[in-house]
Amino acid sequence: MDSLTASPPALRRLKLDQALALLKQAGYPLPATRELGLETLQAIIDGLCDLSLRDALTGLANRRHFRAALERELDRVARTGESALLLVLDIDHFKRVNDTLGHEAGDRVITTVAQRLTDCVRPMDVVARYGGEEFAILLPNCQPTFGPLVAERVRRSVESEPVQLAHGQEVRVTVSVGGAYAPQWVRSSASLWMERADLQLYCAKTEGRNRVCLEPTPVSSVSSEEKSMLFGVSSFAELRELGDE
Ligand SMILES: Nc1nc2c(ncn2[C@@H]2O[C@H](COP(=O)(O)OP(=O)(O)OP(=O)(O)O)[C@@H](O)[C@H]2O)c(=O)[nH]1
Repeated sequence: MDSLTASPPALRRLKLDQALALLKQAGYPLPATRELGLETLQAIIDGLCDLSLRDALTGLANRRHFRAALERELDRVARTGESALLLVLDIDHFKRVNDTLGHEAGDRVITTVAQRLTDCVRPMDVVARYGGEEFAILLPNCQPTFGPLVAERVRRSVESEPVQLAHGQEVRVTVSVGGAYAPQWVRSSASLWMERADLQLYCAKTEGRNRVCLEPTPVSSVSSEEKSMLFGVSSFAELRELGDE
């Protein structure tokens, strides 16, 4: 008997009520009936799955969801050779917003930036809140000639208008953007791709903020780590040995 079936009925009912309350609060549609039929159970499972993939403040994809999308995209690019761009963004001097206007104003800035990012990309692109004031956007099928244009559009969408706060207050914010393309025809990892985009974000910050830094073209050179993923070996020596066989 597993732990769920072993629970007393009252406890099970309580957990179910908690799940229903959570979904209701998040605005998920649930069947009106309180009968625990298949339809109700499926709606609860679907709702909880969806909730587990979203960031609570903005409703964007959360880190877990985004990492899975990156892995899927890497796999697709390795097979098809299409190009895909990853952008990472960080709100500039965000600590000042919190310190001078308060945490609630900071939250308002985060949700407004999230909305602007969502509005300026295609529905097929994945926008995520990756950390506190850090966002990431996955742009599948994005040609290198368009990359700089898209990244600049994203940067401008945040800068374009002040964020409206409570009591008629407003604040202007900007973002720094770093970007890297997925390596084509190579099996890479989400961490390596993210690292390369982060490096570009670091450049954008150190070069003065409110700017875009992108790796110029998709990387065609293959790192030793990526080579080992491609061939399933851990060192060049091992790779050479394989070639000699
Ligand atoms: N209001 C609010 N603040 C958050 C949230 N998550 C993180 N923060 C704050 O975001 C701030 C991030 O500050 P820093 O990492 O110093 O960066 P910064 O001030 O944006 O400076 P640069 O990135 O160097 O331009 C910290 O003060 C965090 O407390 C959140 O969900 N809501």
